[in-house]
Amino acid sequence: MGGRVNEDLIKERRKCTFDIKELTHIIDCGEENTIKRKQIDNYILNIKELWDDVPEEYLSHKERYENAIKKAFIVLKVLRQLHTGNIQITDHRTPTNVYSIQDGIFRNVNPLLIHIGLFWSTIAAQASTEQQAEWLQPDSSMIGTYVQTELGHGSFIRGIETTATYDSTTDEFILHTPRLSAYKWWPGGLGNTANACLVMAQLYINGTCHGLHIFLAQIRDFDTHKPLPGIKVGEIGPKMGFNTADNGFLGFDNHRIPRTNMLMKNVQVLRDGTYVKPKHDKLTYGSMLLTRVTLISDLAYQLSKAATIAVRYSAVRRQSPIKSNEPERQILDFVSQQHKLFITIASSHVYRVVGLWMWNSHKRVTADIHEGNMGQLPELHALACCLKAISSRDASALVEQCRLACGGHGYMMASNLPQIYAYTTAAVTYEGEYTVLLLQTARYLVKFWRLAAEHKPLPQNFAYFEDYIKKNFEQWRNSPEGIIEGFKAIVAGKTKAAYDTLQCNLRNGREFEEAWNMASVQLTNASEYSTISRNDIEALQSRYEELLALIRPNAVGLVDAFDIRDEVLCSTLGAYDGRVYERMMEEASKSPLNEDVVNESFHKYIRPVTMKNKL
Ligand SMILES: CCCCC/C=C\C/C=C\C/C=C\C/C=C\CCCC(=O)SCCNC(=O)CCNC(=O)[C@H](O)C(C)(C)COP(=O)(O)OP(=O)(O)OC[C@H]1O[C@@H](n2cnc3c(N)ncnc32)[C@H](O)[C@@H]1OP(=O)(O)O
Ligand SMILES: Cc1cc2nc3c(=O)[nH]c(=O)nc-3n(C[C@H](O)[C@H](O)[C@H](O)COP(=O)(O)OP(=O)(O)OC[C@H]3O[C@@H](n4cnc5c(N)ncnc54)[C@H](O)[C@@H]3O)c2cc1C
Repeated sequence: MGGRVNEDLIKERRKCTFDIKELTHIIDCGEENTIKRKQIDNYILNIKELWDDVPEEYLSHKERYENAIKKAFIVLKVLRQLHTGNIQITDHRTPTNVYSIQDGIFRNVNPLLIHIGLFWSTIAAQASTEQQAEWLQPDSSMIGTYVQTELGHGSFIRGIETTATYDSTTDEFILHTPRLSAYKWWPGGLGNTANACLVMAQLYINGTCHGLHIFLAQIRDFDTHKPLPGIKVGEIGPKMGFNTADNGFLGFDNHRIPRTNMLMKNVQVLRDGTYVKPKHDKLTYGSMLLTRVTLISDLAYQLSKAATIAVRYSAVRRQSPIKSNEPERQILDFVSQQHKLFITIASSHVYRVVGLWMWNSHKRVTADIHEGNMGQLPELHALACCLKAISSRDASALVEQCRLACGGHGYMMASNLPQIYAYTTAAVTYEGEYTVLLLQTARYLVKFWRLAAEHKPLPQNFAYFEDYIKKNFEQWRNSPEGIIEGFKAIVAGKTKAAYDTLQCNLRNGREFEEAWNMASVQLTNASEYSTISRNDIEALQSRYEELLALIRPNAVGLVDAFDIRDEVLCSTLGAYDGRVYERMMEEASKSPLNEDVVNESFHKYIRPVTMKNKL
């Protein structure tokens, strides 16, 4: 759509006091990465077959899937070319770079996301060298998914009921679904797309259960795509979002796979049925750990999209004068609006930085694990659980806040905010549900509190627990260091309170697990435990308001620096040129309900009623 840029946005961009490009380079971790990112964006977004004539919202569930799968294979081809260097761009700023522009292409989710993001990465991380050589071929016929959750169990994976029983007479595993609750349910791409999967099942050898292991199973014929004998597979139906992802169900009826299809890098079953234990029994959970880490960066990106849309719109939208004799103001001038939006910009930066830090930590810990050193795994797990939980919860709350900050127009699908919300809020549940993951981190913290309470030596990272016990905390200072100290005091105080409740429940004769459950609200909620006083809070509040005023002239510059193209934002409210009302009218004209001047239902249903008395 041609036309001039909105006057208010032009003025906002003139007001900006910093170099927008410089911030973009910081976000990209360097100018070189910005250049590469833009090359990838240009390359992919210029592929004409990826763009729709009819907006996604007007398609049926089936049409959406078929349209998405067409695009998914175009994107897959490009990803393979990037990977092999046939397209000369090889490096990306963060793990989510190539994934992120897909949001614009699918306006939903790539049905091959789990194939690309989880299936291959799990094989790369958990299959033996020989298995990788066989399965990780560039021309492989496999389209895979990651099949873990069952109808009856998602969070408590030790409760998974699918079995893999070793048959030493044929050197095979028999995969079996013993009852309805054991049906696999949810995996993305399983419904219609995948012909293979990595399935999590309880391993049985000679009647002994060795717990959860991962197996590669072919489920459809590579040529005809028909389900193999003994496989019952299908799609689970429409959801709040993720409607292009053909999430599926799967049941096995004594389905046989070769013994060598168990992922055997960390754990082995030998030909004679000997079980060789892994060095750490949670290595099988490694793919969940990695995905939790990558999700933090993705959620930061979703926040930057929502902030871009809502800030640009708030600069263009004028409603109500502040003084009655003045013209109507940009809604961005209302301090309450600034509070809603600037916090979203800030949170995006916070989770971007933390996501990158976690990505690098994961790389480091994985290299250690490779050398046989498992020492850092528990801390990484505790951090990943907590950060995945709070980043997804914050992101979905803030995306919704941005949507509400756009008033009625934020409710339009064409604003793209409802889709970003539906996508973001799913992350609170998948890959480990919010409360369940917080309780994993609580378990880790309580373990170290116990050491502190018993005056045993603590690792350096937990020295602040000891400080708290000895009341070594300094008086609150209104500074970044003071805020960090304050947070440490909160964590220590909260952990102490939860630990004390736990001990009290135990003294009253409860079993540990029951006592833990009774303390679980305390274990997941944070409260104020620092030395901060009422006056400090007032000082913080006024500093916060000063900062809002300082940020105000730079708000549009800050979101421009995220450098998200219009094709990816897909928003009538958030486009770079700010021609909001023109775009809204143009989108409305695409509604099928505007195709006929008089809809046929008028003749069928309305006229017979309204004209009844006149006939
Ligand atoms: C796919 C994307 C790929 C990436 C692409 C990049 C970007 C794309 C962007 C976005 C992606 C967008 C969309 C993706 C869409 C959908 C994907 C969804 C895929 C799924 O949705 S896929 C299913 C995930 N489903 C879960 O997420 C289940 C959650 N449920 C659990 O995860 C376990 O059930 C748990 C942990 C709650 C309990 O497990 P448990 O009962 O066996 O253990 P228990 O509590 O008894 O703890 C005993 C000891 O193990 C330690 N421990 C536990 N876990 C560990 C680990 N991982 N590492 C190291 N230590 C660990 C403990 O800390 C403790 O240690 P200690 O004893 O010392 O205290
Ligand atoms: C969009 C989407 C995509 C998905 N993709 C995949 C996929 O590709 N592959 C796959 O295998 N799975 C997938 N899943 C499944 C997902 O991983 C699970 O839904 C998730 O792990 C939560 O498990 P659940 O559904 O069993 O929730 P439940 O565990 O039944 O949770 C219900 C409630 O019980 C509470 N609860 C449960 N246990 C405890 C406890 N111990 N203490 C306190 N409270 C508790 C929870 O906090 C929650 O409030 C997907 C899910 C979604 C929504």
